[in-house]
Amino acid sequence: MGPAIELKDASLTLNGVELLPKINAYFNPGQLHAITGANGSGKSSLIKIILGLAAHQGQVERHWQGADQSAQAQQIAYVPQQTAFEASLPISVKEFLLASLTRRPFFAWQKKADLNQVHALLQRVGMQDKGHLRLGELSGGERQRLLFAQALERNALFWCLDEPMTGLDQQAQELINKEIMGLREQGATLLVIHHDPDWVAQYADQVWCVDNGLYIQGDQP
Ligand SMILES: Nc1ncnc2c1ncn2[C@@H]1O[C@H](COP(=O)(O)OP(=O)(O)OP(=O)(O)O)[C@@H](O)[C@H]1O
Repeated sequence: MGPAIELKDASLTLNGVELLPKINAYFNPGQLHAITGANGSGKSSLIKIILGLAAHQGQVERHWQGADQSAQAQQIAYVPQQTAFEASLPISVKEFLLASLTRRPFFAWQKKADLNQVHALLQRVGMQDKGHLRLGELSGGERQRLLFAQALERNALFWCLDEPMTGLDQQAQELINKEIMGLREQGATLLVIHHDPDWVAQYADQVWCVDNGLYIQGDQP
């Protein structure tokens, strides 16, 4: 089972500007939490403070059950919104995933079993014929899918997805959606920033809204 996430007076101020006021919230473990809100309301910032990627005030706690500390570190997956790769990097999609999978340098010997696993990961996101492309040659939607594939490799039970469907075609959306549902069935805790109210209504266990604070949908003052 994934962790519960608890925020106690957690807030974020950057360059003297308060981006998130004090938030108190409890995200139940093993559920799909949709995070909604207007552009610029602070959804990505919320994810960043939960992941420890932005220096916040107050407390953010992850409550795992029955997992030791080192395992916990492996069990977090984050797919950020819009990532760019340096176009001149001489690294292919396959090499990128291999290095991530094996934790070995790009020039190291490649085992058949690892290559098979990379192929299987690419297949899960519909990119099995893109393994030879350089990272800089990928489209925005392909980059998004590659990062999702990289995150899948970790078998994480805590996932933060920042607009995972943005820029994806219908077929890719269906593949990613299937993976997200599979993760939920495995008991992962998922925080998913999403702008599509139909998707949120259909799939989310809990709907949160960032609007000068964090509220369960419908509870805003
Ligand atoms: N490093 C920073 N310094 C100052 N302001 C920032 C910084 N990073 C983000 N912001 C501001 O914080 C606000 C919240 O940004 P954030 O990316 O969290 O919003 P969001 O809800 O995820 O938006 P969107 O739906 O457009 O992705 C925005 O007004 C943004 O301009």
